[in-house]
Amino acid sequence: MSNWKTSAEQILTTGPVVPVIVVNKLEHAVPMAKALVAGGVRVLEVTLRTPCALDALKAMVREVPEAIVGAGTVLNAQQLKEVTDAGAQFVISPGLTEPLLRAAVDGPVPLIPGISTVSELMTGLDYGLREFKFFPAEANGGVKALQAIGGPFPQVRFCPTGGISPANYRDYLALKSVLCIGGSWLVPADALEAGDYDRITRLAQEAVAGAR
Ligand SMILES: O=C(O)C(=O)C[C@H](O)[C@H](O)COP(=O)(O)O
Repeated sequence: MSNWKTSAEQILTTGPVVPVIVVNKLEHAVPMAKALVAGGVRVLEVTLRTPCALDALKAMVREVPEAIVGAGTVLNAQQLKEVTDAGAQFVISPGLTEPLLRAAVDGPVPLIPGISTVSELMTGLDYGLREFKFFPAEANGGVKALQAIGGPFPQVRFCPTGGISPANYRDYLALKSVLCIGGSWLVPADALEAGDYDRITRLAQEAVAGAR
């Protein structure tokens, strides 16, 4: 972590809503990122779920400097290297493995790994991490589970993700242990397909306003 250009805490406190983005077409990447920034959302997670994800990440880093662009769905050390070479400013994984943690603590940018159990959290703590994604948040017991898991670890902070929506995100943000939340609802696939970037800006504005 001594080489990290910024801290995980710094990334997560810039939230408070982090869109989990699936880019199917490269040409959507830059206007989508600009639309989110226009709506007040700067921390963007591009998932490695589509063939153009790395190129989308690169384009967003290059052309939307106001955004803080990270990579999601990073599963191993190889992908960690690919995304950091591509300019990712932070990395998020759905879960954690020791090889990924080892690579990340020596890497250039913060890793925010997913946990869904106390034992995974303790493994992350062994590597010196203090910030985690709680995934899948709703399916794993939601706000109550997160409160219970976080109880013995007052120093730990979370970004719950998975099943979070405009209807429940404030309940998570109300927890002291929660710095931000992640959700895919901010970038609907049909809005991208239709080129309706104004809708993406509106969704971002609404989410930011509701989080205050
Ligand atoms: O791709 C990843 O790395 C993930 O960890 C999965 C995402 O965090 C969830 O898919 C969030 O999705 P929603 O529940 O639709 O908001």
